[in-house]
Amino acid sequence: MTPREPLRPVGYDDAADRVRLLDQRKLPAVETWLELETAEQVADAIRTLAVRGAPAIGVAAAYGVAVEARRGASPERLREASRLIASARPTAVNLAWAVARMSRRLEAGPAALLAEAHAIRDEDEASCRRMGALGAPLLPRGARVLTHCNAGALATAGYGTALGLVRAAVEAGNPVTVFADETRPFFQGARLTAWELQRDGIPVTVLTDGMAGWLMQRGEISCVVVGSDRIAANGDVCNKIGTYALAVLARHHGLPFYVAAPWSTVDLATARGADIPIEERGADEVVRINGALIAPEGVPARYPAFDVTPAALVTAIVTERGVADGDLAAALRRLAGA
Ligand SMILES: CSC[C@H]1O[C@H](OP(=O)(O)O)[C@H](O)[C@@H]1O
Repeated sequence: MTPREPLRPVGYDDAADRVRLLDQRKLPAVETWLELETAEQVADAIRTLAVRGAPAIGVAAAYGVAVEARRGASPERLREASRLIASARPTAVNLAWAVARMSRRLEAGPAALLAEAHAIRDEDEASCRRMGALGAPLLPRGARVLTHCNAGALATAGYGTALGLVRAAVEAGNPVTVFADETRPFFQGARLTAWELQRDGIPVTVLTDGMAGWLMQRGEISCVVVGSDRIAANGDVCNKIGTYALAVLARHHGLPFYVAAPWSTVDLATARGADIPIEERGADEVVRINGALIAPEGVPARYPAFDVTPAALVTAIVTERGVADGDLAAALRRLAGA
């Protein structure tokens, strides 16, 4: 089977000076690309989950600043554009990290800003591939890996974080398979993880979000591998809502619980998970599917988009700088100095 073109959801059209985003709201039904020219358009794409996933959001943000510069924005406009993009979503630290990195170069001119955005993109995919190489040996031969949400190529510049470990294991000849939690209410697992793994020929089975415990009880899950949106200095891991429940179940059933995230997701300035801002999204995203109500009109709903898994429930954190395990706070401090 001819290998498919690697999946890279964020790009830049140098000739037209446009940011290109694979519209993840439309997958798996159709592959359509957004062609964006302003910070407002990029911020809206991040806010509405056209692009999502901590690293991918950071790459999109970087190109959102770069495209403004390439289209002649004044220094004041660039600062305003940066603030606007950074405010699009509160939880994934990669967004603020990428905007801050671009802001340090605002005076360097359009060409330098575009080069910085390209570097952020290239570094992220390289980090994902490095994490894959470091993390794949953690997966037993023929492992049945449970994932939550989408921490694949679609959530990054390419290759993926959690799914990067899966890809690297398969490339090394380990026939791992994946159980993908559908991950309500945006269905990142059913729509995105299943799509990208099927595209790569990696066996994937979709689960509803409540099935993991039963499969663990029956010995059908080998380990859990997830991504992250922000990792606090003490090793607490913020990730898609439902992750914490999986960590508790994994601990109860004696299964490894791995987190894969680039160093740009580690936030040593945030001491512990309780300090991480958790995005609350609209109730309509819970009670409507494709616009159709699935609950009685007027019944309230909650949508905290993330939760926090205490470091004590995390077996190891795989970063491109190395694998943190044991005392995660101490291990992260060591990797910070790496
Ligand atoms: C590789 S980070 C992916 C991370 O981002 C997802 O959230 P969202 O789809 O709302 O951006 C989820 O938490 C994934 O684990």
